[in-house]
Amino acid sequence: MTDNNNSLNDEIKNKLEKQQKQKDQKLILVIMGVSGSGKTTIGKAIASSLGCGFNDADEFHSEENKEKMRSGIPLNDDDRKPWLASINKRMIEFLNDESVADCCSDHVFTCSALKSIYRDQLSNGINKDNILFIFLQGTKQLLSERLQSRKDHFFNPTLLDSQLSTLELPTQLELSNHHYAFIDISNSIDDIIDEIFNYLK
Ligand SMILES: Nc1ncnc2c1ncn2[C@@H]1O[C@H](COP(=O)(O)OP(=O)(O)O)[C@@H](O)[C@H]1O
Ligand SMILES: O=C(O)[C@H](O)[C@@H](O)[C@H](O)[C@H](O)COP(=O)(O)O
Repeated sequence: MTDNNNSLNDEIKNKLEKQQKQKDQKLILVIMGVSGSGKTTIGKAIASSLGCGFNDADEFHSEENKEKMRSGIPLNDDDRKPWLASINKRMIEFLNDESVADCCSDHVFTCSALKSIYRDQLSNGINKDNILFIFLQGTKQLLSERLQSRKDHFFNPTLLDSQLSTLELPTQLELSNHHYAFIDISNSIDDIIDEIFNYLK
């Protein structure tokens, strides 16, 4: 093989190694939990502090899904499948985006991710170390108070019971397959942000 070919191969090899290294250093933070747990509030604050990208799962809902929830009708697995697939697509776009500067090697997503199968759908095709699920947990009473206090949102607070009954805590198998942080939402927003940053250290 000529010297030119060797140097070209080395150049390609170095570029691919750099791309993979960049990809390995990227972290997707998924702020998860039932409606009213604080995903949007905390997610925006974390993204702002990290100076990174942010996508709220609500951006990916169809109008039909939003209308169902506005009417107090719970979503089902079929309703959520295309929603979760579109979020997963955006996640993979972020991981493959070489233009993302080193300073923005993180990206925050919110998504209720209520069931184990939803978390698998979200993380489909993504390396375990490139994603951290931050699970916002609170009592039914506190969640209800938060939903009642929230204005200008399509989500009907009467759906809280269906959210809680659909919610599946991570199993031992899941805890070995994905990275999780568990956050008590009764703390202040600032304290929750500090706690999440402690996980990221
Ligand atoms: N830690 C917190 N302390 C007090 N209020 C909070 C906290 N987190 C969220 N909230 C409030 O609770 C309501 C629900 O928060 P939101 O971010 O919309 O939740 P989600 O996106 O999970 O549905 C909002 O009115 C928000 O301002
Ligand atoms: O059924 C679900 O999986 C969730 O309800 C999810 O669809 C989300 O929670 C709603 O879009 C409301 O958005 P918030 O979670 O921001 O209230």
